[in-house]
Amino acid sequence: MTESERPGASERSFEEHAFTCNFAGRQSTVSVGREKIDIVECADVKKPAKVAKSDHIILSDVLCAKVTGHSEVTVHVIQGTSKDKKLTLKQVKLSLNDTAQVDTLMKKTNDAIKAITEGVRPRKLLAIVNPIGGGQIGEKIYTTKAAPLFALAGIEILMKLSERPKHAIELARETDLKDFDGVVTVGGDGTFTEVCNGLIERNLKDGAPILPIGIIPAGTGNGMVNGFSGSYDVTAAVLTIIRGSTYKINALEVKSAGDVIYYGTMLFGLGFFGQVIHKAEKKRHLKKLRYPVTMLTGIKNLPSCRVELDVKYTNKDGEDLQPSDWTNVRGSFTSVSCLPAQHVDDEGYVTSSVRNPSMDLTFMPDATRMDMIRYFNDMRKHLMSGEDWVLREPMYSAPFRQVKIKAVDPENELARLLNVDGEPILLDNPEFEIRLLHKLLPIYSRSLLK
Ligand SMILES: Nc1ncnc2c1ncn2[C@@H]1O[C@H](COP(=O)(O)OP(=O)(O)OP(=O)(O)O)[C@@H](O)[C@H]1O
Repeated sequence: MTESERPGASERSFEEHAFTCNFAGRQSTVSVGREKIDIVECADVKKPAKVAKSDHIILSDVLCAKVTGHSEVTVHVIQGTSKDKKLTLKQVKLSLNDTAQVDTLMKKTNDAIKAITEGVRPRKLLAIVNPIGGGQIGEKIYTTKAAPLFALAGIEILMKLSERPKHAIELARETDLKDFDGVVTVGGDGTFTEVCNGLIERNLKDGAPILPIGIIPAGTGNGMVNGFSGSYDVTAAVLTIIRGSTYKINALEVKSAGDVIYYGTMLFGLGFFGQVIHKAEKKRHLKKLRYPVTMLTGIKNLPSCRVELDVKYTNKDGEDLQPSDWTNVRGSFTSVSCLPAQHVDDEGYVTSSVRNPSMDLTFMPDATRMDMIRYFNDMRKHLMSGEDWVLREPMYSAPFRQVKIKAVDPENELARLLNVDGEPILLDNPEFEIRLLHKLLPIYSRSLLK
């Protein structure tokens, strides 16, 4: 049996270097194992009874180790237990005796990180940056916050700027993604959806697997990112991507006259929500205020549209009802939508509805202003405190797989004005359908406990 075949041999080769170091003002020894870095306080000869303190750093949480001084190594550690909403980066400084030890410790640590994260963390990503989303700081967020973190993690990035509306679709569809592990968006929900559309189209065209998608928030609403990285924070989003775990989400396919119009992931709405997004698009100069302002004016002048729907409902797990029939619904609605909402699953995970197996179709039969105020207030309370959100009459919702919608009055633009993930879409055709594509898109994501 050779040395490397012997049980425990490779663990020993990792650990054979234990160095004396100064850690947090204490004389300690540091050694790099296969899964963790151990830091053990040296025994105090003057106080032999004192129990030596020991610490460890889990290597799968380490971004990298860098030499930061003549005799100092800084270990960059991702922090955040499953309970923390936000991942952060912490620096652990270890002072050693000489340069040679510093180099060895750095190399051992980085080799061990590479070995343990192989096949888990992305090594090469395409970053698609929207320079005009939100406060028009997408490029700055990428350059000053995201790129340095990716560089620290040793991830190679090809950055492409979105130069015009819908350009991100082309970039995601056309860029040669051989050897890439994922695609990240730096922008808002619109950019994310464009990239999803590009990757789905690529998949339909040549069967290429849909690469994992990451979201770095640089838009106005940034509705999606919270559901995946647990906050709206840029660093937390980048660290979530670097960690590499993914979760597959559903997509909504919007089709009209046999053609796919768009794929969405978090929101479909017509009536009120279509009108709001259409008006918000013309108020970009208001930046983050454009949504609240258009919502308020929308509530003041509530729309109404008459539509006929054929719905295929499911149970709450997204399974077809037996028998799986179409249910006809006809009426006058302020809105018909499929909205994101916080959700606590059976294991106590707080997730957004994008993680639900099913999507709920919400009907708002002609609502009053008071109905709408109550609706948004209940939504706010639910999002802030996790309180159960029960729709009040006249609104109601139910999980569905597919819905066919037809404007009763095709002249009324409102019944053809859609909001798909924050994108305003005006259909020519008064008939369209929405289909749920179950667990289609892998997203860089972390589990979030309540
Ligand atoms: N260079 C560009 N010039 C003009 N428009 C662009 C450019 N690049 C992308 N766009 C468009 O910008 C729009 C808004 O993008 P995005 O959704 O990322 O930001 P946002 O609307 O501010 O954020 P959110 O959707 O989260 O509210 C998209 O419709 C996209 O097509």
